[in-house]
Amino acid sequence: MEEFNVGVVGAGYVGLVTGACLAHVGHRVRCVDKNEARVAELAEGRVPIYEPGLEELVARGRKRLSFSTDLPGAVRDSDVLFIAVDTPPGEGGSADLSSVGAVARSVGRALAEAERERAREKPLVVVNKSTVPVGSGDYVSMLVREGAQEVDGGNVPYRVVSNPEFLREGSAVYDSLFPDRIVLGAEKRDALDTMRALYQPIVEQSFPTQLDPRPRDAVPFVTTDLASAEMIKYAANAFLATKISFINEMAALCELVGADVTNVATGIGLDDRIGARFLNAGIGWGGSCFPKDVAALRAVAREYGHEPALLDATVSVNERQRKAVIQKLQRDLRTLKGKRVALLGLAFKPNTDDLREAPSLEIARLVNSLGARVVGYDPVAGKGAAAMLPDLKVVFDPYEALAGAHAAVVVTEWEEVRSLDPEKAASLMEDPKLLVDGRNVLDPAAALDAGLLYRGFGRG
Ligand SMILES: NC(=O)c1ccc[n+]([C@@H]2O[C@H](COP(=O)([O-])OP(=O)(O)OC[C@H]3O[C@@H](n4cnc5c(N)ncnc54)[C@H](O)[C@@H]3O)[C@@H](O)[C@H]2O)c1
Ligand SMILES: O=c1ccn([C@@H]2O[C@H](COP(=O)(O)OP(=O)(O)O[C@H]3O[C@H](CO)[C@@H](O)[C@H](O)[C@H]3O)[C@@H](O)[C@H]2O)c(=O)[nH]1
Repeated sequence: MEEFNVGVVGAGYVGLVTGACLAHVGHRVRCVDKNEARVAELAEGRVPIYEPGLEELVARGRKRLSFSTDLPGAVRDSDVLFIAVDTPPGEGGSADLSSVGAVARSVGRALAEAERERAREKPLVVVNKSTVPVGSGDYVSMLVREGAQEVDGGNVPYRVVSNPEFLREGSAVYDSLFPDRIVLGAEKRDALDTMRALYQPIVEQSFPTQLDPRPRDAVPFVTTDLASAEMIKYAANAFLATKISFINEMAALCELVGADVTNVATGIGLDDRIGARFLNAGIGWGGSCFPKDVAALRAVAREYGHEPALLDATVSVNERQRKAVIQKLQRDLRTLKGKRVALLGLAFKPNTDDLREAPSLEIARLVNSLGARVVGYDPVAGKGAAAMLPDLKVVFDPYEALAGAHAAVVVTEWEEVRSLDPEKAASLMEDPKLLVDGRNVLDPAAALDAGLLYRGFGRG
């Protein structure tokens, strides 16, 4: 295997996982972040985010993995430099590229300075891993060139590659080591060859692991132009969000006609053309990616005078799901004033501490504004949620949240929530002991037998 010197700019969910995985498969990696406290923590071996398996990978990779705030140093020493900084929603939903832009310009400057000391043998491969709209590869390229011109006006050797990331939070390490595919977009072939060589150990799965690999011969590459690679990322997220909104639309119809959406999902999911995954109906999608990426894609469409009708509907169905929680509470509690409502799970999905666009936050605000007291349980995201919502009482035991509650909402399907004992829940709750299962993960019959007033989403 060919060993590369890799720089990763941005040590967040994506950058840190990418860096740790590339070190694990045999490359020398330096993760750079502007957040000094984060870098200091990482240098001491502490991982600032909750992601299963990451701490162990970082600890095991210590010989080949380092952390720093020194971007010029990483530019000078790297063959391949990933940009994995945040691209939050900007004005009108469009992606805010200020972090990406700042890094690209600094890379240009640092590259020109490094060239003065010693000319590189091969161009620096600048890889955009952040989720960015079509055209960003060209934008990064322009900023690198402009940054270099600020130093000496000369040409610097670099290539820009788009390599979108498809990892899911909560299984980020697994997804990075065993990806469904690796997408690479570039204008020059030599950069693609470097990227193929870099990813070879992952493609061939020639690294030590105790994880069960996905059953397949080799990980497929999709090599294409910059614009298509960038579009693939948005299209993938928009499709998945639409798939969830579709099943939520079916759930609403199931409630009206008296069918069970979980059976409908099983029935349609067995068709290979549809596929069983991402058909869980409930309170809808949140997180750091779907909301912002669908918004960014809608903004791109409007920039070109195109009305993205399907994406608009995907979002409005999702907004309706949050409101449906409130309607379900109001139907059985009548007024929410003076009531106590427990939220079971606060993170936007299980196995993460991430609260970005978490449905729990919106539901808590709405329930609170209607006069109820809200108590939230989450095994890892509790502290973060308490810091964001001063009116939310946070506890670290699901039954403590249920004690004295008139209603409970399953918001995040953590294992601790899935395995809830309905008898114990009923014994702790106040009438009408309403259980709104926002993820359709509990057994309705067992809940009803225990004396809970069970309400799922689209379950007849
Ligand atoms: N989180 C995910 O599941 C996921 C999955 C796929 C793609 N993405 C995309 O990847 C990108 C990163 O997402 P994330 O969730 O890892 O973000 P994050 O906020 O967790 O991390 C970003 C990091 O970049 C650092 N940073 C920002 N500007 C910098 C600069 N100028 N120099 C050095 N460091 C800088 C920040 O300090 C932070 O630590 C986004 O574009 C996101 O859309 C995220
Ligand atoms: O059937 C389903 C599946 C998911 N969700 C919700 O959808 C959201 C997103 O879930 P998931 O996709 O598992 O998590 P993310 O970590 O946000 O990952 C998505 O966003 C990432 C960032 O772009 C991509 O890299 C991943 O491929 C893509 O799955 C969460 O709120 C889930 O609760 C549902 O409501 N029903």
